[in-house]
Amino acid sequence: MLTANQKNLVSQANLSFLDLSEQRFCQLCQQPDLIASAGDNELIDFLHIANALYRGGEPVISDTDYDFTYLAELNKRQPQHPLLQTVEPEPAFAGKTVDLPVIMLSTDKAYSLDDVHRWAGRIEKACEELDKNFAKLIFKVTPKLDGYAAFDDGNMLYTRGDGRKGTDISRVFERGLQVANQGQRGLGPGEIVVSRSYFDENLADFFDNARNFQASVIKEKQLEEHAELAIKDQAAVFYPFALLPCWTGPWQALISDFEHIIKDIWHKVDYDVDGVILEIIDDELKQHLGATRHHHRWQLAYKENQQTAEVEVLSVTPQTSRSGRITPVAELEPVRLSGALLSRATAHHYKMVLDNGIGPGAIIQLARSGEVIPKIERVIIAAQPQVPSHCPSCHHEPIWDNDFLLCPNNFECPAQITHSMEHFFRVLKNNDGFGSATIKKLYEFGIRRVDEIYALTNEQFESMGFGPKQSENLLTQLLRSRNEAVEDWRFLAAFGVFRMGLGNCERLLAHHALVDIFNLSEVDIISIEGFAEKTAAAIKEGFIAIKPLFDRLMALGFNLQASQHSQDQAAKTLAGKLVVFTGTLHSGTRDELGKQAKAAGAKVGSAVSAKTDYLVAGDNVGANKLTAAREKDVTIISEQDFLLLLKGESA
Ligand SMILES: NC(=O)c1ccc[n+]([C@@H]2O[C@H](COP(=O)([O-])OP(=O)(O)OC[C@H]3O[C@@H](n4cnc5c(N)ncnc54)[C@H](O)[C@@H]3O)[C@@H](O)[C@H]2O)c1
Ligand SMILES: [Zn+2]
Repeated sequence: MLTANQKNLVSQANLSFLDLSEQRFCQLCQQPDLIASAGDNELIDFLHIANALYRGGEPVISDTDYDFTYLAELNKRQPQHPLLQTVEPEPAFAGKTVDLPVIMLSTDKAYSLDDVHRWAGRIEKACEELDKNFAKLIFKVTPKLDGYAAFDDGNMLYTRGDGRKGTDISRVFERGLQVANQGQRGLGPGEIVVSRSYFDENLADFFDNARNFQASVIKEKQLEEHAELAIKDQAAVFYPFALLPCWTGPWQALISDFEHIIKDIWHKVDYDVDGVILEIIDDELKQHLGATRHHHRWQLAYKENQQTAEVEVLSVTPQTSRSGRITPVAELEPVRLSGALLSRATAHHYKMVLDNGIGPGAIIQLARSGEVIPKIERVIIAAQPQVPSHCPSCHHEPIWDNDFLLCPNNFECPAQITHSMEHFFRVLKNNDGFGSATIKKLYEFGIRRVDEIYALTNEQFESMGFGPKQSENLLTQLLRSRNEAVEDWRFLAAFGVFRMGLGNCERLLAHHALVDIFNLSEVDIISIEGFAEKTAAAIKEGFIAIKPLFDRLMALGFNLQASQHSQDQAAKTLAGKLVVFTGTLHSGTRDELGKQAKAAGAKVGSAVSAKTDYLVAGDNVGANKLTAAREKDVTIISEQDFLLLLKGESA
């Protein structure tokens, strides 16, 4: 059973044990294997509750179990679920909710050298796109602090919140928390951490774990006396990432001595560390690479591989995806790895199957990674490769597309058709009931397109063998999916155009209205940040292909919420300028003025650097700060001047 404090956290997070009783929650904690048989609602409730407890400083399951068993199960069932696609929300600690000065995201994770190579490959490609020399690019490696993420703008300290809005927890500095290494305020993102050795010696008797302690430092309630002492002893600090010990150097140097560098950085600090962070140092390239709603593409968390095992392959099953790609899935002699029973693993593609001899009798090395279905790391004993001679779904002869095997029968292949229909409802997210079983049944009765589903009547559903109650529910859900508001970019993503996932759709529709996308030229697409030249042609082609379905669905009247259009960047009054605010401001809070600056096209920095264009100085700004800014050739303007600039009048 949960403690009173834990129950409190659950109710504070506006969660309740509805679909999941407290008893069942505890049972699922203790027996991770049971999660595979839990219902979808149970699973999602379980994750929300585990997450709220973890973020509130009361984790009830290990991170490994959370990632590799519970979250992995969700990934298997609903890969588009927000818990996987966005930053996991934090519970609201008491305090004002404020916009974060910069977006704070989670990190993309790598568990093998292969993953790291793939990430570097994407960076190399981005270098090519910008005509930069990849060999000269500088990489940075820092320890990944396992504390409590926060952002210090020099004035306030904010929690990461949902990545865009956080809570003002400046109180922790008022309580005497120091910046690590006698550092200054205003160094941006970092983590509240506690010295591992200090924790073990002085705090372990009073707090269950370090996370529990960190949360107690942030909470509004009176500090516990041991926590107070830890802060005084500077064992608990705010550690800005900018001050972390780091390794820097080019890719070649990093990869040729990878293990050694990682190990060294991993153990450099006396704080809990759960990996290392790899990133690049090049603002232009970082900007070009951008971010998903979950992580920055220029950053990667490398974590140690979990347990590995050697297992025998029983057979290789082909699976055709929505896009026609045929994926090899190896059926394995069941094996237990990091607490879960595994019986399947994917190979990257059929070229790998062919080259490495993956087939019945092969012995492979399996490592459990963040994926639900683990990947084959290495083939130890090769066998006769098992490669299909036809698409498992439509029996059409497959074709090779580089390393991949493709079913080219896009318009008739049942797997592609059913997965596309499922994809539509899953991405739309404002409905239930159209999972794979329902869609399969609809397919059997001749349904091939989503608009045909919308045209079905109660009688038709029933004639297909759905019960009266289910038929009614499906109709209700169809209605709901049209009536409930849905962002236009999400609606577009539901069509599953190649390269048009949620992130790209959101980006595109920030610049163009939904109805205009079919008239966009490749040049129009490329001119938007984040779209590469090579993908533009495929995107345009994809749009042409969905146009008939798009028109049919639009005619049904979905409740679409149009994206806010950023006005033409160049026309904005502060386009491309980097602005920093300092001192006491009068026409609004720093936050509000920052927002106005951003709306006018500016970027808002937290500290003056050589790249800063304007330092907006309010009242009571120290002379040193102004001198430092002048030395960096930064234009210092008053708040009044800033307001004029906003309006487009020169200051
Ligand atoms: N045990 C549980 O019940 C439970 C529940 C939910 C989540 N979790 C754990 O939380 C993790 C996911 O949390 P997350 O979204 O914070 O992602 P994450 O663990 O990948 O961490 C991302 C964060 O790393 C931080 N970071 C630390 N050192 C850094 C450095 N040197 N440079 C840059 N950033 C650095 C940043 O603050 C960033 O926000 C999972 O690994 C999961 O195991 C556990
Ligand atoms: Zn097929």
